[in-house]
Amino acid sequence: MKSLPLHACTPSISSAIINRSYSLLHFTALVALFYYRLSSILLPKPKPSLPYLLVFASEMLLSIIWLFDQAYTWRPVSRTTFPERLPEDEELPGIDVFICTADHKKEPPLEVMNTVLSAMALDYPSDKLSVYLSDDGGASVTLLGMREAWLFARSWLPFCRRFGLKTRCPEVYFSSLEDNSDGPLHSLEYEEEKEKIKGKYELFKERVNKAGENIGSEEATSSKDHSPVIEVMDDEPKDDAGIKQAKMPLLVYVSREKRPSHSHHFKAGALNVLLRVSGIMTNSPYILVLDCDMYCNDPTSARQAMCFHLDPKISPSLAFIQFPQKFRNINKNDIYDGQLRKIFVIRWPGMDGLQGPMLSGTGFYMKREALYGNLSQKDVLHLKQSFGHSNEFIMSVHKIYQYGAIKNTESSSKLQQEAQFLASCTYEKNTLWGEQMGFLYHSVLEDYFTGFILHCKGKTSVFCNPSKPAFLGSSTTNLNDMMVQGTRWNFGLFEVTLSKFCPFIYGLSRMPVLQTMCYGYLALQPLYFLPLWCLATLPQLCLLNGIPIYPQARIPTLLSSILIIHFKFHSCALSF
Ligand SMILES: O=c1ccn([C@@H]2O[C@H](COP(=O)(O)OP(=O)(O)O[C@H]3O[C@H](CO)[C@@H](O)[C@H](O)[C@H]3O)[C@@H](O)[C@H]2O)c(=O)[nH]1
Ligand SMILES: [Mn+2]
Repeated sequence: MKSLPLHACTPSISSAIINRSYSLLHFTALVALFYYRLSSILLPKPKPSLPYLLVFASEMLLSIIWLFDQAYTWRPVSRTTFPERLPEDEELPGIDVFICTADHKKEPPLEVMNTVLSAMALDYPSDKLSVYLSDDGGASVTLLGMREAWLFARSWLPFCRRFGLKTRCPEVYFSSLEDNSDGPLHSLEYEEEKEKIKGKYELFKERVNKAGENIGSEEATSSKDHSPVIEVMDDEPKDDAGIKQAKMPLLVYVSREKRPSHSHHFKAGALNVLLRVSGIMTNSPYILVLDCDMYCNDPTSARQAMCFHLDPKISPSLAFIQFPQKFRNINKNDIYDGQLRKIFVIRWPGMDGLQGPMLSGTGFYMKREALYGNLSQKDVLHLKQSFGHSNEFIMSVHKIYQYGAIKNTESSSKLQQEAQFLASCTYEKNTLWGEQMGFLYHSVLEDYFTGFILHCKGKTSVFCNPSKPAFLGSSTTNLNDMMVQGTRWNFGLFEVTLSKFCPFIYGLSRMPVLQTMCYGYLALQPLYFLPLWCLATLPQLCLLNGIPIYPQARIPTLLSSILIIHFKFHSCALSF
């Protein structure tokens, strides 16, 4: 019997028609503009002035960037999933959730623990789900917070499951209780339980906050210089009568070794440590990566992602499912577009119709195997050269096809030792970690670069954008943070553009043209400032000094009307 499809992909035909018509109109206007510029430059007299040439160069650069931008709008699609058609829970593959935190002062432990709890409460079989927190700051408050979170989860998870809660991030659930229609209304049992859990949450909050207050300032220095700490939260959960409580996902705290003499490669380095440590513990074939400020808002996201990963037609080449980044702290006017609307509303659905969206750092379900490269012809010696000298880890690499979590926690002291070895700062020496294996170190934008290389290898990705946001995070909301983030992002993009991995050269021979254009657009993004500076200053200066740089009567009537119609349309679109 032919089974029903797990997902559907619908091309957005009307959007494509509107986008292409607009591109054509804009293109015609550009042709008119360049006709005017070139014809006046080629005239023997008068000689074009320097401002004229600079404005022309700016327009050229902007037009080239615009041209690449059109690839995003060419073939947009939208996706629907049918999680109810997934196989039984016993047949579902395991998922390891990786959450990264780096600084307990900027990323409050209570918020981080809420993300951890929301991930533990995902609607997925608990023996197939494991949550790993990477703490790059090595802060004891975060470790204490994890222990508290584990204790609270023992009550929180059964409560979520029993009443089928839709909001499983405790802070959000309790703070929106007044207007919350979550849970079975008017059920006395539910109301009673809710009050009990609320009390436990208050206690949990108090303990985490208190742990934060007791931490001295000596931690600031130790965050850059400390030994690895790995702790599996696995005390035997028993209730008062000594009966085993509900099953819980595995919860692991990982703080990798950091030394000032060794570069730590930021988030990519932290994720690679998690890949290795989880490899010898649970080795799930799929991983979900989350920033510590991005909680799971919809518990069904794991099942939605599996609708793609478990489709035998697309799964062989499929590397990851990217969910959009959505934010809960956007202010009303959002003048800096902290929501990144253009990316998640226009660009990623557009790329989804090509080879798939770019990797966006958080909120993606990645196939572990995709990060290990092609292993088919590798013997143990080659595997050690690539992955380092941990036999346990090499064994896990062989086993990645095995579905389900291994929960390899029996000989805990040996496992602990091995995990510490894998999390040490010298482990990656003379290996291919960060170069070919795992998340790549070449750029500070590890997500963009890792996704780019995966696409260059012929892998695909899917953009899953359900109406209920799967994850919600915090965006930058002030100019200062925005500038710091923007500078880092542009620096990361330029690192790739100026290297041998430049999308125009490296990508063009390995990816379809439209996909290359999408990467090309971002590759040129750091150059945006040049034409913007020119166009923001030169025309005004020219106006004051009476130097003509814009069309006069000489331009043919047809072309001038195209230009006028286009720019009117364009300004309407902008104000819209
Ligand atoms: O040395 C580090 C630095 C950062 N992080 C974590 O990485 C995440 C993202 O870092 P953040 O400083 O919040 O950067 P953003 O610019 O907000 O992050 C965006 O851009 C990053 C690429 O630079 C992506 O990795 C992120 O997913 C994406 O949300 C956070 O959870 C950090 O805790 C680490 O674990 N170790
Ligand atoms: Mn962030």
